[in-house]
Amino acid sequence: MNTFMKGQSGQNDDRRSSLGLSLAFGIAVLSWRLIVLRAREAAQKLRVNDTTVLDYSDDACIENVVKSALQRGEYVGSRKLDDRRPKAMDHQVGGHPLQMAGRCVLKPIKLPQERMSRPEVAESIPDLDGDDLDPIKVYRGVRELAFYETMAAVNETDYNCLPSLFSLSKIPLLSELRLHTRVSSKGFFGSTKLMLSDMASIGLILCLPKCLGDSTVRNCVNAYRLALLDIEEELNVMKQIAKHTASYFGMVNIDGQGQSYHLVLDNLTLPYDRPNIMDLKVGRQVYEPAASISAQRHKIAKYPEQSAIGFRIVGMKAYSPSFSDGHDGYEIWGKPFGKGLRSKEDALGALRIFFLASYGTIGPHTKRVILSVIEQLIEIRNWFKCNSTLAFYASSILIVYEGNKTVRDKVDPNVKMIDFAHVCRDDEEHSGRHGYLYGIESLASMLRMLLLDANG
Ligand SMILES: Nc1ncnc2c1ncn2[C@@H]1O[C@H](COP(=O)(O)OP(=O)(O)OP(=O)(O)O)[C@@H](O)[C@H]1O
Ligand SMILES: O=P(O)(O)O[C@@H]1[C@H](O)[C@H](O)[C@@H](OP(=O)(O)O)[C@H](OP(=O)(O)O)[C@H]1O
Repeated sequence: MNTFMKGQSGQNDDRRSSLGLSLAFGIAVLSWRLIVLRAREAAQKLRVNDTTVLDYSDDACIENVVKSALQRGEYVGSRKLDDRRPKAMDHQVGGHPLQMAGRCVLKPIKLPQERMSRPEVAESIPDLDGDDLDPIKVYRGVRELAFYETMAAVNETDYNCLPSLFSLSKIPLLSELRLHTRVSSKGFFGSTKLMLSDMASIGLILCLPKCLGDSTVRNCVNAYRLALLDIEEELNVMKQIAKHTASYFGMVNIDGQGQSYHLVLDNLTLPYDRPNIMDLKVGRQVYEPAASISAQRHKIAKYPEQSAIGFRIVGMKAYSPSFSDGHDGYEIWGKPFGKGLRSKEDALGALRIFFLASYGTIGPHTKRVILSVIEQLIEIRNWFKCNSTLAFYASSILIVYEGNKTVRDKVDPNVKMIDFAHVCRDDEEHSGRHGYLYGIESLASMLRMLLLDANG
């Protein structure tokens, strides 16, 4: 009896445990299916936007940029400004009027305020009409801001570990996603459509199905990883550019009313007693690929020679006590002068005027100045060669050197990139990158010709 009962209860136990097992198996299969479904859903959301540096349809991204620039301006920018009211910039050769305060220049920034939810930002909505409805114009300010903020952020973030962490085979996805969250948490690039707060949990969900070889998840994750690698490369390029631009100290609101936002930049003319300055718009094309056909025609018609010469002199000024009719001993060459240069020979002639204005001949000092400018252009060119994604349209090179020949210990010439309102991600087809390189090389080779002329 006992044996019989034992046998029966044993069978019951077996049945129960096999039922339990089947149930557990069923639950496991169902959970697995759910996990895979959820993982596929999450994996398909992994997108990298590669259209513009700042995706201007992304309000959250714009808000982040503005907030961060204002914070930086509060902590860093305002310390660089002194108590005096900003005044008109002394040495400006192109563009819209800038102001000067302390050691800095203040460049006005118009924000696309109608998209802003922050009240103090929303107050200064510009009147949108005509040209101002063109998104390229409406967002030019915030895109320049995004450029400087990205540059500042990558230089603050310790992301040198990226190459190993991003290694495609070995590293767990989770740390990769976390790292990316850290690098782009301010959203400057507008590069990921993923909600960053979801990153960590999504990383966990993706891990197992990916490791067990679900092809949908694996393909999406791999595509995302490759896109992140491109971004990593771009961030490296952004990190390096800092030494070729004026230092950036954030954005300030100089009248405190939410009406007057300005970028705070190092004033490049300040170290010189009498700065000689030239602003050149570099590249074969000055409009972004996304510009309307009529805008493209308008820009080309303004200076058709841009494509062949590779740059346009926007303006220049040089000091010589002999310019007695000039402003404080300065002679100034404005936009019409630059637009009147119709050939490479004309452009070379203008460069000769600029580099000879204060010293009269190409003597040892002028040679040193020209050589230093060429060297700095080559550095910019070398940096640019590492850049495979960003194109600079309508961006300028500013050249400054000492125009007072009586100054004893002359500060070295300075060559910096300025004006980043039209930086775009680029492809081979549009290839604004090649146009920019062409412009830099064209300028450097004309300067070499000046030196050869002087020697010959
Ligand atoms: N960091 C700087 N230090 C000294 N001068 C500067 C600096 N940045 C700009 N400038 C001066 O301001 C001028 C205009 O600068 P920038 O091109 O950035 O302004 P913009 O209004 O966007 O010009 P544009 O209308 O040509 O696009 C330059 O030609 C230069 O003379
Ligand atoms: O920086 P952005 O946004 O490109 O702004 C343009 C820039 O200031 C150009 O230098 C100017 O052309 P000029 O130098 O020839 O005056 C152009 O005028 P435009 O609108 O008349 O083309 C501006 O729109």
